[in-house]
Parts: sequence; structure tokens; C-alpha cells
Amino acid sequence: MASIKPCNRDILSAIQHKIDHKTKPLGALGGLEEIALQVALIQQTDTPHLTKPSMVVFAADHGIAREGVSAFPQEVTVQMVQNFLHGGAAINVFCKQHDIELHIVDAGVNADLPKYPNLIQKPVGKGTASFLSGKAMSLEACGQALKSGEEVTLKISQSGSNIIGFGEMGIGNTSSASILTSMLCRLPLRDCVGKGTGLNESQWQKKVDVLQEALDFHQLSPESDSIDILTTFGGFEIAMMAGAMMKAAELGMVVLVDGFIATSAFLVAHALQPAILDYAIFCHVSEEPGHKKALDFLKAKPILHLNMRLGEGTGAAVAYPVIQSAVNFLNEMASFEEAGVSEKDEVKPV
Ligand SMILES: Cc1cc2ncn([C@H]3O[C@H](COP(=O)(O)O)[C@@H](O)[C@H]3O)c2cc1C
Ligand SMILES: O=C(O)c1cccnc1
Repeated sequence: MASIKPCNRDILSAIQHKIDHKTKPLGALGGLEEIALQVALIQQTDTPHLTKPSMVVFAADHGIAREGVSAFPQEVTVQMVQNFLHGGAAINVFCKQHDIELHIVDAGVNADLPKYPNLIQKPVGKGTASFLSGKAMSLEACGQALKSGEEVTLKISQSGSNIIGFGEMGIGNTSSASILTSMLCRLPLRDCVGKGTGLNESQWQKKVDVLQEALDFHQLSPESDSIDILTTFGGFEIAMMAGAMMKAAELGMVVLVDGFIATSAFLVAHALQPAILDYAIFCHVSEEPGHKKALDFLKAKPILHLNMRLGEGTGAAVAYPVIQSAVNFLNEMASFEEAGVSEKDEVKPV
């Protein structure tokens, strides 16, 4: 498994000095300053650059989808994968807009997909088992998913990308994310269950009941091994995303975390390798109530608050230009010295 080192902070004060001496009042670029500092620390330079931004959407099916926990049937997963491959989904639009290279990974959808140029085929199975009455996947399948995720990231990194976003598609996967969030953040289940693709109140209550039944059946606790929690309640795309995220951090890439489901994969990665936090930028806060709680647990400050609840990596793609702006001001904005004004004499507050 990947081994992630915390970012070396020896150059932190030099980067902070560079940020503080730009031609602006101290701290006036707010969150952009924090992002610039973080990217500079990840790349260990005061002139960071973003190269070949990439997005990986991991898709897989979920046995739990057959228990009435989603507003949509399982078949929508493969239909959306085809939509991604034909360029018609929201994530296609935003990646195209920002020149982000989009890769789709079959992590285990319930169909045989033909070859496509941007389809990476790494299926672990034809969907997980329902975790209502058994584990979602075997330990071997989980290991295979984690390893495949690492391979996907390694290949993308070798193509010259140093910033990578993670998204997903899998009908029923907010159910996995809810339980993972509840367990890994030690929160009551109800607080982590949302309406997913659009359940009404009674359907939401049924989702809570099904997930509680699964929790009661398995009798795991937050102290349980995180791999055990992942194999029991996870999905192939969630496990693969966790492996891919860990590898990205190990390689010193900037990791863009999308919404509720991507964050649940991040929680698994974080439980295994806490230093991954140094490499992660949390791109938005989803409407799913468990997402805000997971971000609070991680003490993460998301960039965007747009009430989105789609997944696919859309929040990460939409946030990308903000990160680019952070890097650009650090590289291109003049300092007081360069602008020929003395900070002390002329631009001090009166
Ligand atoms: C057309 C369509 C496109 C999507 N794109 C992402 N999701 C999102 O919704 C699903 C999770 O919600 P739940 O747990 O309620 O099934 C995931 O596939 C997620 O990526 C979609 C869902 C639908 C229906
Ligand atoms: O935030 C997400 O990732 C999300 C929310 C609802 C449905 N699908 C994904």
C-alpha cells in the first residue's frame, strides 16, 4: 500500500512571506492564499505549477441498490457510464470547459462495456453484494480495487499530470457513503443519511431503516479495522478511489476531493494514511447532510457552496479554476518591491 509522508514545512515561512508581500492588504485574497500555500507545500516550491489536470470517474454497481434505497434503478449506472463516454454528462461539460482530461474507470458495473478510448477497464466484479445480509465484497476484491486505483493514478501521473480530481457513479452509493461516514466520523447514522438522487420523506425513512438494519446485522464499531468497514459497506468504486487517492498523495499530486461519496472514500484513505490530508483540497460541500459533517470531522474548509448534489466529480471540476487562480497570483502578482512601492511608506493603512 502507498506510504504517504506529511508535506515538509521547512519552506512554509518563505512561502507565507511571498504571499504576504504581494501588492494587497495582508490576507486580502482569503482562501486563495491558503490554497496557494498548500499547493506550494505539496510541490515544495514557491513557484508551483499545475500540469495536465485530470479527473477520474470510478463507476460501479451496488447490491444495496436493490433494497429500495435510491430513487433510481441500478441500470442508470451503466447508462450514465455510456453518457460519460459519449461526452454528454455534467462532468464532461465542466472538464471540457477547464481543459481537464477525463478518464472513466469501470470499477465493477453490472454490464460488459465495449472498448472506448477514455475507458479504463478494471472491473472487480459485476457490482457488490447487498450488505444487508453479508459483506459487500471480499477482502481479496477490496485489495484488488485498492491496487487497481493505485495503478490508474500512477499511469495518469506518468503522463505528466500533477493535479487529479476524483468522482464516481454508482446508483446506491450514497448508502455506502452514509455508513462509512457514520462509522469513520463516529456520528449517528441518521445524521449521515440524505436523499441521494431525490428520495421523498417516507423513502428517506426507509433508507435509514435499511441502513440501520445492516449496521445491526454486522455489529462493527468505529474501532473496527477500516478495511473491514470498507469491505462490509463499501463499493468497488469507493475502494478504488481510496487506493487512487492514496497513490496520488504518495506521488505528491494535488488531490481534488469532490462530494459526499468521494469524501467517504477519502475518509477510508485518511483512516489508513492520515498524512493524505496535506495533499487534499476539498472542492465543495454537497447538499447531502453527511458531507458537511465529514468535512467538519476532517477540519476541512470546502471551496464552493453551491448546493450541488450530483457527484461525478462535478464539484472538483467547477472548483479547478479557483485553484488555478491561487497558483497564478502566487506566480504572477507583483510584490511591493517589484511594483516599486515601499510597503512601509506608501501603502501602510492610515
Ligand atoms: C441520472 C443520474 C446521474 C448521476 N450522476 C451522478 N449521480 C449520483 O447519484 C448516485 C447516488 O445516489 P443514490 O445513492 O441515491 O443512488 C451516484 O451514482 C452519484 O454519482 C447520478 C444519479 C442519477 C440518477
Ligand atoms: O455529494 C455527492 O457526492 C452526491 C450527492 C448526491 C448524489 N450523488 C452524489
